[in-house]
Amino acid sequence: MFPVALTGGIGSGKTTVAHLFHELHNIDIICADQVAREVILSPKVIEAIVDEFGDTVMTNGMIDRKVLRSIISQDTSARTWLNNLMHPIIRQQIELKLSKSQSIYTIIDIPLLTTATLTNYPYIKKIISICASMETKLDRITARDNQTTSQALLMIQSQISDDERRTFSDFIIKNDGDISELTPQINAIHHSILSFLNGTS
Ligand SMILES: CC(C)(COP(=O)(O)OP(=O)(O)OC[C@H]1O[C@@H](n2cnc3c(N)ncnc32)[C@H](O)[C@@H]1O)[C@@H](O)C(=O)NCCC(=O)NCCS
Ligand SMILES: Nc1ncnc2c1ncn2[C@@H]1O[C@H](COP(=O)(O)OP(=O)(O)OP(=O)(O)O)[C@@H](O)[C@H]1O
Repeated sequence: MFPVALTGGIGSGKTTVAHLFHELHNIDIICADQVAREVILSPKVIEAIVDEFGDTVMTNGMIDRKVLRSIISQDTSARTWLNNLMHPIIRQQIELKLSKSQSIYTIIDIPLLTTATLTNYPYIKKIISICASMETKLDRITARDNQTTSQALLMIQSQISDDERRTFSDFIIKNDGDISELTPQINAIHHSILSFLNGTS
C-alpha cells in the first residue's frame, strides 16, 4: 500500500487529474468528496445537520448540498462545525477503502489538506498539488456549478493558497492550460513514483 494524496483548491482540477491517473496508469482513486457524498446520506448525519442548521437544509428527506454549501461558504463557525462532524467519519471510510486498494499506489483526492490536517493522514507517502490561477478556478467553478463569481470566491478564500500547498507538496501539477497539457505532467509524476517504489531514485 502506497497512498499518494492529490490536493488542490476548489476547481483546480483534482477530479480531472484523478481520472487521468486511473485511465492512463490504472491507479485506484479514493475521492474524499465522493466519500462525503456517501456520509451525508447517513440518517445520523442528516439528523445532526438538521438539528444544527434547521429544516431549510433538507429537501425530500435528504440534505440539500447546494444550501449547505452556501451556508458554509459564508460562515466560518458553520464550516468548522460541519468539518468536526464529517471529517472523522470521512477519514474512517477513506482508510477502509485504502485497505482494499490493489493498485501499485493509490491516489486519495483530499481537497482540504493543510499542514495541520496532514497529521490526520500519517500513512500518506507522497503529495501531489494542483495549482491554477484564481481566474482559471473562478471560471471553471462558475461554469461547472452554476455559481456566481462571489460565491465561488468565498469558497476559494475559505481554503489555503496554492503557495501554502507548495510548501508540503512533493509534486506540482499546473492546470491553467488545455486538458492535453495534463498528460505529460501526470506521466512524469507516475514514473517518478515508480522509480521511488523500485528504489531507483
Ligand atoms: C458542503 C457540501 C455538502 C457541498 O456539496 P457539493 O456537492 O456542492 O460540493 P462538493 O462535495 O463537490 O465539494 C466541492 C468542493 O468544495 C470544497 N469544500 C467542501 N467542503 C468544504 C469545507 N468544509 N471547507 C472548505 N471547502 C470545502 C472542496 O474544495 C470540495 O472539493 C459538501 O462539500 C460537504 O459535505 N462538505 C463537508 C465535508 C468536506 O469537508 N468535504 C471536503 C472534502 S473532505
Ligand atoms: N485543463 C482543463 N481545461 C478545461 N477544463 C478543465 C481543465 N481542468 C479541469 N477542467 C474543468 O474544470 C472544472 C473543475 O475541474 P474538477 O472538477 O476536476 O476540479 P476539482 O478540483 O475536482 O473541483 P472541486 O474542488 O470542486 O471538487 C470541471 O468542470 C472540469 O471539467
